[in-house]
Amino acid sequence: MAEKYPTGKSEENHIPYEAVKAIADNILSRIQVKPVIGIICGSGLGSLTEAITNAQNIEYKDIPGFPVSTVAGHVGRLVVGMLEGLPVLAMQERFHYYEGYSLIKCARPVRVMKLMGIEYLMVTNAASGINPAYKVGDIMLIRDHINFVGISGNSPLRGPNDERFGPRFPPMTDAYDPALITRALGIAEEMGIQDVKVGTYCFLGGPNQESIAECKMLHTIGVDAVGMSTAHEVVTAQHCGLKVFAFSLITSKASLDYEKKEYANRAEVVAVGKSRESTCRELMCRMIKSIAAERGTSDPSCGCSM
Ligand SMILES: O=P(O)(O)O[C@H]1O[C@H](CO)[C@@H](O)[C@H]1O
Ligand code: HPA
Repeated sequence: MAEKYPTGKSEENHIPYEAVKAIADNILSRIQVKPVIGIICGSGLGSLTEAITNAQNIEYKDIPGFPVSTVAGHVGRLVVGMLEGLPVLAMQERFHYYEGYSLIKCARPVRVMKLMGIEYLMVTNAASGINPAYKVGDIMLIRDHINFVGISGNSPLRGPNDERFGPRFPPMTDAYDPALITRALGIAEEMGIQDVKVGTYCFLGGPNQESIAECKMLHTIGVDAVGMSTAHEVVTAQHCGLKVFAFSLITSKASLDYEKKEYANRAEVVAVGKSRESTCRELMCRMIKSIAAERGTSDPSCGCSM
């Protein structure tokens, strides 16, 4: 008899619609609001969750079927509540391929969000600037990605396709919603953010940092910033019809010169995240406020600008 799931039946490789629905229902049964916006907080960017009011925290380890964070210093919880007049669910923080999970499992929370009724996915990450014009501390709105891990066939959509999530061959044109990018540019200008960038993010598997030769290649192929996340989440979101907005905080500059002896380090990522957290938080809050206004659900009593 033909194998029904040629990728294997392990939950690393396949999770049926009904199992995703069970996770979504479990979370919904424990929270007081029905989130419209899902947020994935990047490394060092979890302080956004402090702006969420009436917050309920649910640890990943207490959600049956959810992965758990393994990166030292990562918090690993959902924060659900109100932000700028809209019910939100924020992930503080995310799952990375290098932690040992399959991409299917890393991106599972996105499908859970979809089946909870979420419509927008807002994503942040820490990344290294490949574009020589980028500076540490810059914000790059993501226009597109190069999914290095996915190009060769390692996709979160690999395996049997369930049309209830989306089509077998989903397009990736405008996976990062162009109208939300335009809006973010306006908001960044209002906020006086200097020189906001719009660029291409590249997802590499990590956890090692890129070699100098790899950075040179990434520059040649048009990458602006590189990191170890995001693309698999956005592919999954686009497949199931979520609107996506994403930005990178540039926490280091890629080394392109052997003589400079630059060594990327995690402490730098965390320190830059800390120094830019209020700006990143305000940008995200203002984006959510603009979506609330569009939907006619603004609450003037809310506000998270610091
Ligand atoms: O993409 P996020 O989760 O922000 O994390 C980034 O920071 C870590 C490296 O310091 C890597 O995990 C990289 O992907
Ligand atoms: O230098 C980096 N490389 C890859 N991912 C990253 N995320 C933060 N900094 C980096």
